[in-house]
Amino acid sequence: MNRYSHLFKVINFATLGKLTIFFISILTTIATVISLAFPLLVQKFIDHLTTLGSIQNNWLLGIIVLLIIGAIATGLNSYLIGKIGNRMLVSLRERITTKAMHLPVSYYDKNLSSEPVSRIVNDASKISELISSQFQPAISGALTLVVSLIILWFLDWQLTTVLFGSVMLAFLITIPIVSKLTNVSKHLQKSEAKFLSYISERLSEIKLIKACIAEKHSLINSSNLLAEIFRTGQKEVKIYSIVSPIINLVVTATLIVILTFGAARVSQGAITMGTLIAFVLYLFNVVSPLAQLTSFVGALNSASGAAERVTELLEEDEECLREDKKKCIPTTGNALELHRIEFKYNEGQKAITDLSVSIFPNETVAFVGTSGSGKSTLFSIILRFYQLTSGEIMYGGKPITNYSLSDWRKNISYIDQGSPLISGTIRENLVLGLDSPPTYSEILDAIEMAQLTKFIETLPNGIDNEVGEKGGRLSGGQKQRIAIARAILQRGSILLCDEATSNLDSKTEHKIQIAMKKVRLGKVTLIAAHRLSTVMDADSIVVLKDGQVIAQGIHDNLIREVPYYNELVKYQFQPFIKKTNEKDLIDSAMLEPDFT
Ligand SMILES: Nc1ncnc2c1ncn2[C@@H]1O[C@H](COP(=O)(O)OP(=O)(O)OP(=O)(O)O)[C@@H](O)[C@H]1O
Repeated sequence: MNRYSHLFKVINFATLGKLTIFFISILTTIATVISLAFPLLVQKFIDHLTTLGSIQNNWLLGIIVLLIIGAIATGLNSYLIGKIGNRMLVSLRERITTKAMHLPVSYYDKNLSSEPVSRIVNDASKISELISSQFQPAISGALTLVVSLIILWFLDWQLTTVLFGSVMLAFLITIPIVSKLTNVSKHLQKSEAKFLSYISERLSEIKLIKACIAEKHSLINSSNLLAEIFRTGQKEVKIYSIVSPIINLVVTATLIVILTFGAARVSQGAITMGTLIAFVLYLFNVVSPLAQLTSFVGALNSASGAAERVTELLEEDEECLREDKKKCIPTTGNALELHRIEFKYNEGQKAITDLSVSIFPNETVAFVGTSGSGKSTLFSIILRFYQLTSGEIMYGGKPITNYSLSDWRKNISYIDQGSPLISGTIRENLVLGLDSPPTYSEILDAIEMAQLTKFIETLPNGIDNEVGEKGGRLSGGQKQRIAIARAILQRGSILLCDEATSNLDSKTEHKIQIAMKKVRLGKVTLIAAHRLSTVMDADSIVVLKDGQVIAQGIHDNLIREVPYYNELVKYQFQPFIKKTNEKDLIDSAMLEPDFT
């Protein structure tokens, strides 16, 4: 694909406003025509002055009028071009942000989340910069150069031949050097993106870095990345510092040659003084676009590299979140049936193998198994973060792919294993993504069920207190309780609880479990947990091993009949096995701290 085709594609994506582009073309033409006509008027004015010794008012007026119109056209033009650059930036950033939001989870498994951020911040501004500060001067420069050369030819073809020779020489010297800029600027942008990814990831996990005393190591790595940027930047600086003096030298030499040769021709009477001055003024029209050539090529290369990365991202497959009218809307009170489902991440091993289970409304099924046995993966599949490798998941007798993705996810209340929060207030976290915001009393009910009331009362701003980045101002248990309250407010007919209470003390967990009985009414509930107290209440327990179901039943039967479950209970639910009967186990959950 052509080096610049990505750039055209990206510029096409942005909606720039046809009327504005039309005005810019008109104003550019006016400004260019004026700059071209100006030396001719000066020629007439000076020739009149030198031959007749008087000022010709018409020429002077013409010059003043042209200067004023030119200034207005240039000012208006730069305003409109600035506007178009801004619009381009916003429109591109909007498009990339939308794309980043709609990329599937599997994209983020393979790439750092800072990748799209780098496209949004750096690459979009490089492309818009080209439009706002380089494109118009380049187009009017090219136009001016060609027309000026033609006019110069008619003014004096001999002087023009000398000038043309100098221009060609400048091109021949600079083109190979400038083409080197392409590779250097590509390398520079890659290094900058790498640094941005590295530092934003490290800073987002600053607690980990400090706890592991990894500041020094992180700084060494970032210094290495910065040194790489410096080295590549220096290559770019070197190219510019070779090209600029060459161009300046050629321009000065050309000027001297033209003035010497021109003066000789004036003294021979071959041309007038006015023609020579007009020639020199047109000469500037020829050399100034040449002088801008290096910075234009640099910006063009930089923008086309940026456009290549932007198109790469924009062409990634996205989730079909957009509403599909033909698809049906899931209703409450249906069973969730998993038929012989299989799943593997990319080319890896199967994370789920031949799993079949049905969960009916009002039923709670718990999934237990050692770490890595596939519990969270199963929830991710139900949420349609990933596509099944084989098998089918049905809800209400229909494959879940028959429902639009957003409707399907609206139907699910999900408590993620890590209880992630976003920066903002507690209230913002509670109502995240809800179509119709809950009433204040509904929020208070959810907070109460999640055992958050007392904690929130201690906060100066109550539910409008900030939680910090990723909920950094809260404890693990507080974050988990906010996640529980959020799931309660989501009111989905399927409830997925992935280690929802793992960070809570046993007493709080017990209270929440009692409250959740009400929440689970009419819902299909799936629980994944490492704690016996969390799963014992379930109507059925599914024992997973390496992504496969090895047993299913109630706790008492599994304990008696399944040695693997017995072992799991013994080692995984260890603090509870000292007690012999179920009542003791529940009592212990209320009294003893949990150390699993
Ligand atoms: N995004 C991913 N990409 C590739 N492999 C993954 C991904 N997530 C999980 N896995 C792998 O899939 C398997 C099942 O992981 P999963 O997180 O479902 O286990 P789990 O039972 O929830 O574990 P835990 O109890 O520790 O949370 C593991 O072998 C894990 O390494």
